[in-house]
Amino acid sequence: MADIPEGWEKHVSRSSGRDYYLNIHTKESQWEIPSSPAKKMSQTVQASHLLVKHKNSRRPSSWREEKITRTEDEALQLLKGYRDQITASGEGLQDMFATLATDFSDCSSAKKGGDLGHFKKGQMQKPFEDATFALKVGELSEPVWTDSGVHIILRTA
Ligand SMILES: O=C(O)CN(Cc1ccccc1)C(=O)c1nc(-c2ccccc2)[nH]c1C(=O)O
Repeated sequence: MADIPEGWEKHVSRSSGRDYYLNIHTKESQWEIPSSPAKKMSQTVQASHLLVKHKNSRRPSSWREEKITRTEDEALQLLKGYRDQITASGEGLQDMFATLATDFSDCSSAKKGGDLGHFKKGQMQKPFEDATFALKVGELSEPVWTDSGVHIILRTA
């Protein structure tokens, strides 16, 4: 079999029978025969987040509350409470995250259970980007501070 560059595995699609190539580091797959060694870091990630804003947030307003007056510490305590509920839900972590984000996130993504879709480096506020890219898929962040407020992040892809 013609050798393929380091870090790739050749697989056969169960649905189409076509060969595809899996990056063993990032678990990303592609149809094209790879021409260079597999990257160890994902180029794009998908994540959901739960944002709790506070009175010093860059925009202290949200769909939930016209004027947000809670302090930074009150926001952090609220967020830690949500994080504890999520981590206590074991198997149902993803569902519990989406439920709490839908009800309590001060971000407009609350309407999508906190899902932000896929994004690359350079698209999100740096602390948010750094925290997300440091997570493994399925992992939940500790509280992360940005100009928007304080977040917990669940990496989903
Ligand atoms: O920070 C600001 O000046 C205003 N923003 C930015 C924003 C506002 C609306 C939609 C998306 C982003 C927010 O406060 C904000 N940031 C986010 C955010 C921050 C980091 C990652 C994802 C979303 N969501 C929101 C929101 O209202 O819905």
